[in-house]
Amino acid sequence: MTSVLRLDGVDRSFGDRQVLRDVTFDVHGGRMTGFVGGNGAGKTTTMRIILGVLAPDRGEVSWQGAPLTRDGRHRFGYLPEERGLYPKMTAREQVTYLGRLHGLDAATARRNTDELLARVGLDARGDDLLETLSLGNQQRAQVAAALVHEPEVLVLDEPFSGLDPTAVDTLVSVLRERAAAGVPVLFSSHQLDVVERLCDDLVIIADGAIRAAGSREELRAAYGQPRYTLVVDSDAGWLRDQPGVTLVDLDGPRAVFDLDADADDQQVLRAALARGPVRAFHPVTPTIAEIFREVTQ
Ligand SMILES: Nc1ncnc2c1ncn2[C@@H]1O[C@H](COP(=O)(O)OP(=O)(O)OP(=O)(O)O)[C@@H](O)[C@H]1O
Repeated sequence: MTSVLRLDGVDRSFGDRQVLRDVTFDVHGGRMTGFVGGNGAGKTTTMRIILGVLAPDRGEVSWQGAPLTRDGRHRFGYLPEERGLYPKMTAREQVTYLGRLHGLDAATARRNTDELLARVGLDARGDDLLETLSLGNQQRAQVAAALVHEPEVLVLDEPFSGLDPTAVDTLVSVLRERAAAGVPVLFSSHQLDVVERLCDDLVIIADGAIRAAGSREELRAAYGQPRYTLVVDSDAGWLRDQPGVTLVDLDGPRAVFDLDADADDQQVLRAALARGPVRAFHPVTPTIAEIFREVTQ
């Protein structure tokens, strides 16, 4: 059996406005998939369709090779964009209640709740009413609620928003553990530095269409323009006149430059060596932020 959550040709309109077009990508078991796109790109709509909160106009969502059913989705964990906890319940009551609603027996629901609240750093506040918690702590409770029933698949809409750096680190390690146990984890985020740290695979959406999808390594190889760093002993301004070279940054003997696809990096290196010692010459790996900019511009 393949642990793949698959979206295939999903379209969705609101009125006469099409907000998703032919959205197709896979989320693999055991991998963290970052879902990134600008405001209004279609991430939340896509996640709602995965969870069956919205229906697609066309296309299909499947899990392990079969179309998703209501029962199948019951075993998913979802952190919705609109955080909907009951303000008059305590965090512990709320998370336990949601565990029971997802079919856990009372003892397991309580045990999982206690473990998760401790894990997300909410143990001491677990018996406070949710409305008295800070927004960040409510967010921690919401994360615990999404995980309490040991979901087969995790779909998390902006799980890191509003969390302080310590809570981000905690959540990163909790999600990594779930992924390591074989769970596919799809999470959206505007924090590209977190995505850089966390994701194995990346899906980039713009204007309702998938612009790029694949492993980080694949996308880095496919989209990052070849960029190099050169450090020599004297001014490297001569690079300006080197065929195929576009200078990105020059600081005396240190230069960053792009190279045309048909240009030879070794020729640039030889040109540098002909002028004196070369202290560093290496390709620069593009960051996710750079890939994002390139595929969405
Ligand atoms: N219920 C709705 N009715 C009408 N338009 C909607 C509805 N839900 C979403 N949209 C529109 O669909 C588009 C995609 O919205 P969506 O919330 O999926 O984007 P997003 O990528 O999650 O954005 P953000 O990063 O700002 O949360 C937007 O233009 C939005 O205004």
